Amino acid sequence: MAHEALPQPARDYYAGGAADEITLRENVAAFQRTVLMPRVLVDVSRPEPGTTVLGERLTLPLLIAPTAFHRMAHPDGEMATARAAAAASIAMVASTIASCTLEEIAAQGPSPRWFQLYVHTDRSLTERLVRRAEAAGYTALALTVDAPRFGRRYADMRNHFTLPDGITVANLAEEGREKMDIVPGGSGLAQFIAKQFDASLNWSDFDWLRSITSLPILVKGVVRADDARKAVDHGAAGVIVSNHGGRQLDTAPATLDALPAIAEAIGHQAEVLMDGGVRRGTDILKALALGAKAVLVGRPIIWGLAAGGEAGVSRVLQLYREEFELSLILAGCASVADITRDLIRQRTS
Ligand SMILES: Cc1cc2nc3c(=O)[nH]c(=O)nc-3n(C[C@H](O)[C@H](O)[C@H](O)COP(=O)(O)O)c2cc1C
Ligand SMILES: CCCCC(=O)C(=O)O
Repeated sequence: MAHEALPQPARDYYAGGAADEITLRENVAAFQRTVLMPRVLVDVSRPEPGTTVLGERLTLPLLIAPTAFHRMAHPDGEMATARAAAAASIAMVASTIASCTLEEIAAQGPSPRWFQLYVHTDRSLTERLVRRAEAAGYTALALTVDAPRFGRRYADMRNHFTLPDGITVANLAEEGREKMDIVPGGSGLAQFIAKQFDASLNWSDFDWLRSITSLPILVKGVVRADDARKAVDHGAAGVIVSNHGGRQLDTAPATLDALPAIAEAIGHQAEVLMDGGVRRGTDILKALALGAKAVLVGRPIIWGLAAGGEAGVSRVLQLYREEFELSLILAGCASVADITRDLIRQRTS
């Protein structure tokens, strides 16, 4: 339904990945080739799907991933997404480059809310965003580190992707940086990012970010155990194992494949979350069995929004909830604490 509702440039932007889209496909394929080994004769009459991340209670080990420009999918944009999240008590991560402001998103109702941060070359601008997130009640930052430049997305280049009239990078309006150009022969978003984001970002900048806020910081976009280790050594509260939904470096590993080594390296002392290709309740179960505390979901939320606005997002969240609860029951798990590594069959290849 979403694919029918969306104009082609928006559809291609949301759906697409980088280059040959190998990582995009692998994220999903890794779940499909992972086999579950259910336990039997366990009392699963009262399944408990909730969990705790960063000390906050989540009703489901699933968060809405930060994705840009929800107003291209529906006029209410991120405000509709936030209302559905609040109604379902699901946590939402708001993007720096959302098409509604972080204050508008926060005003839609109470649910755990984190802010995803892109660091701009103008550090004072970055600091102002952090202050606004703190003031609006966001309880954690997700620092995205896999996008020093925009991935090479051929569909966006062919479509000369830019924001439709009336849609802006709303959080940057105060700074006069909310507009995107039309770039002949290329993606306006790629140019926007090359101009505004700081590709020099490194671990000392991470230390700077830590020094200006007391919010816990998760490093989003890690696929290597040594980077996860460094993140924790620099004081990160955890990492989000992610390849940006296959949109940045093509042929980076599927996140489900990258997850176990990272969980092993830091899972005992920091939060490990993952995203990329989570499409079924069984996928949540598999990610948790391989060491994630919770997963994030990107594109399916946008499809719900495009197909039915707030009600569409609610429906997507309801499907994940129903499927995950049933997965728990059928795998012989009474709660998330019972989701252990042995639920996954060891791969022979
Ligand atoms: C249309 C779109 C926009 C995105 N925008 C952002 C963003 O603004 N910030 C960010 O950290 N990640 C962004 N991401 C990456 C998502 O947070 C997440 O890592 C990815 O979508 C997860 O994969 P999935 O779509 O397969 O669930 C975006 C992804 C998509 C599909
Ligand atoms: C560098 C990426 C900016 C927007 C985004 O996150 C996406 O389109 O994937």
